[in-house]
Amino acid sequence: MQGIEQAAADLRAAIASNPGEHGTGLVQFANTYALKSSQRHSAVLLKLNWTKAADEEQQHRVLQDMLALLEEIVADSASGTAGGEPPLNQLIVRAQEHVPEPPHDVVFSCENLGKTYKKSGFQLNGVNLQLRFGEITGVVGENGNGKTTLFRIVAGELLHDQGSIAYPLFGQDSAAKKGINWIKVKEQIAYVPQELPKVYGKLEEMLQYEAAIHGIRGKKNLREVDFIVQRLELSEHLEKRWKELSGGFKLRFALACALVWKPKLLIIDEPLANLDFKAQQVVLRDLRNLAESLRYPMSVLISSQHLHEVEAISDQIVFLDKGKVEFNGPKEQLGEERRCNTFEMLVSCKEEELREHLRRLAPQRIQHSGVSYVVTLPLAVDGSRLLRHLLECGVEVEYFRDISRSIKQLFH
Ligand SMILES: Nc1ncnc2c1ncn2[C@@H]1O[C@H](COP(=O)(O)OP(=O)(O)OP(=O)(O)O)[C@@H](O)[C@H]1O
Repeated sequence: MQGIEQAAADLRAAIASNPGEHGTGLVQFANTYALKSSQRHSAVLLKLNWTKAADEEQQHRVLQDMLALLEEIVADSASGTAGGEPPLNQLIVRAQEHVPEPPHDVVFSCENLGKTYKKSGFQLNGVNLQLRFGEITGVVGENGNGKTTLFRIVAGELLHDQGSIAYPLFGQDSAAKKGINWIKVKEQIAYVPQELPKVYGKLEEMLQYEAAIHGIRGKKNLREVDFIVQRLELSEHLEKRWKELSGGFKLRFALACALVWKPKLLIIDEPLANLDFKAQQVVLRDLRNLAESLRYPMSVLISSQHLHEVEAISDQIVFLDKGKVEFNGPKEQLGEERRCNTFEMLVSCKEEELREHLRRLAPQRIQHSGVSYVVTLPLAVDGSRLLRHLLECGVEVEYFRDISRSIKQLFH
């Protein structure tokens, strides 16, 4: 035996001896061999169901379902390999059919995009941007610098008054004679604004409705809703009304509504503000997985004041300052052409002492931000040299970070 059969035999034995331990194994098995995305979703659900099973009877049922799913995947794979093609390859080939190749992977693009609010005089200016499948674009900037304005234009909620925008994937271009067919565009875009709109009625019904109006009906509707509910840990809140949810759960619910129908572009404005640390990690990880999903790739446009977190998940960064794009490019390009190094640190000594200690390194700037210091030094002074120097001066360093190539440096 080899390939799927061997893997299935190993997993059967492992699940039978210790099902709780092997939920992850089932998920991996499904990810590798399942030809249907619903089977991969079911594996995740079963793993979660096991952890939630209240007694032996429920555990027994989950165990039976796990083994049944395993057999179903094996059977599907056997019938799908009649042509002799290995299942994983077949899966990849099928998935690739859903993934457009460049240049058809551009969901949104704009050139010299601008918008002026007559009332306040604020101008968003000269934005050039491309949003692609599988990519996360993080937009950062201080309050009032135009992030929401940009997001509302991309989402079709606000009209631009300068430059051009296009949605190449949906065949829509503002420069074309007919202009943009917003119905075609909006049915593919999910916009989760900063101020979440109130939801009426029971949350579960709302999720089913969201999926249904996007063409997901019948059993698939229930399965997709169940999957997203489990994924975002909403099951305990399904009977609740909107006003009974905390801020964090309101956001999770809005995200579930957006993700349940698998949009091509997810625009999400300040999602992390109301989430606790654990929920932030779940949301960020989910966004990364969803963007990269082979079967349903997605482009994500996200804004946040949580700079480390946005930086960690984004492929592309846009930094807006007073409505102008001050940086726009892959995050690896951040700080590439810098002429100095910038460090953030928390030290034991007073500001005057620190200035004295650093004098020999010819600092260009030493700034106290209230909590920590931001120190700018010549390019020749890297992190290890600075740390060595501080140590030699007897300075205790409580926190240290080289932000020369981080978004954070853009804010100083
Ligand atoms: N409808 C409007 N009419 C007039 N001015 C507006 C309007 N909407 C926003 N502005 C102004 O445009 C500027 C940019 O606002 P925007 O909401 O795009 O910024 P932001 O970067 O998203 O801010 P925040 O981080 O606080 O959400 C602000 O000065 C705001 O007061």
